[in-house]
Amino acid sequence: MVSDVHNPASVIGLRGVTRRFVSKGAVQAALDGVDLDIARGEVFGIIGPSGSGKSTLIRLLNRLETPSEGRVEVNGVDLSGLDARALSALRHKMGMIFQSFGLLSSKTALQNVTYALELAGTGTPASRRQRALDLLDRVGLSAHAQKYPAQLSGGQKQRVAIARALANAPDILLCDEATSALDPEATQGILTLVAELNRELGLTIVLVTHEMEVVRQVCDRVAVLDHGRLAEVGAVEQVLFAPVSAAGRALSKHILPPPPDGVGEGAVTLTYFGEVVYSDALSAAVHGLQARFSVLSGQVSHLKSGPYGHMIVDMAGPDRAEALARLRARGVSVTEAAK
Ligand SMILES: Nc1ncnc2c1ncn2[C@@H]1O[C@H](COP(=O)(O)OP(=O)(O)OP(=O)(O)O)[C@@H](O)[C@H]1O
Repeated sequence: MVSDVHNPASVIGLRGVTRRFVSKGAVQAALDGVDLDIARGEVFGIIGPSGSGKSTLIRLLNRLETPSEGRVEVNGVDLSGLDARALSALRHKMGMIFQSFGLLSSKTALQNVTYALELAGTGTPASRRQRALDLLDRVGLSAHAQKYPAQLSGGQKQRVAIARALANAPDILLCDEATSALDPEATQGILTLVAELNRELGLTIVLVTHEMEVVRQVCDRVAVLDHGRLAEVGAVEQVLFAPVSAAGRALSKHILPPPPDGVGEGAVTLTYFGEVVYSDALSAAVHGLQARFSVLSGQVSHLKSGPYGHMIVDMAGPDRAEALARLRARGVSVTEAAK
């Protein structure tokens, strides 16, 4: 079974966590022996297909769920030992946002945020109002403070939920499918905001998603869940470009280019990570060889850690295999069309 190495900078640790549920008389492990460390200040993705245990995992982090076996630690403290007061303090320091926003429909955006401060017993009515206005301003919603949730778009509602989650200055933000109900433009806005909050406030962000595209854009590391087990965990580029599990391969397929089948016999897809200058790499690969190339298409995208690109290239000539070997030696992944 995969296990994340213990990291002394860990702010969240799962130690042999199993969570079983009884459903229709049968016992099922939603999570099965998961070991994981999440470091302070990172954006950590949890990805996996439907039913793989993602929501159960994130809900264990603020004790909305409890493990059947093993333990969950936050800042080295085992959550199972917390009394009601300590648990409440922990939850104030851990903001959470959801797919369904969870706003109170009878309260305005401003009141939704001040309410979180009231519940925590923080400040005076005036100071709470000012903090809530500042937070709504930070998430780009100053003009909408007096609106009710029903008067806001999905992306705006999620921004209110983020302002509310930040009200008590948490160290950790938990995001459970926070963009799944949003259109692509609103998704983009929320992901940009999440990345800014991580950078500006040093927030540790744990983000559950079923979309590798979300992981690609904002995460530093990602854990892949498969039937409740940790299939693999690593830097996003590692899981994306060199997945070691079947579940990891299935997920990365969605954002990697398809093999160049049908494009032509000599066509290959080249994928690279980092600042490889393609024209240089290709020219160097064929230099002095009887091989020539023509670029059929190309695209550059970005991970949090840097750019990556892929292109479809027609490579021909007697030394074609040698030219492709040179590209591989430079760290370029080469996929040939199926014969
Ligand atoms: N309260 C519960 N009672 C019974 N079974 C549960 C409960 N919560 C989760 N499960 C089961 O545990 C498994 C994992 O569920 P979980 O919601 O954690 O998965 P998920 O990866 O978040 O799925 P999705 O992407 O569909 O939300 C599923 O088979 C689910 O039916």
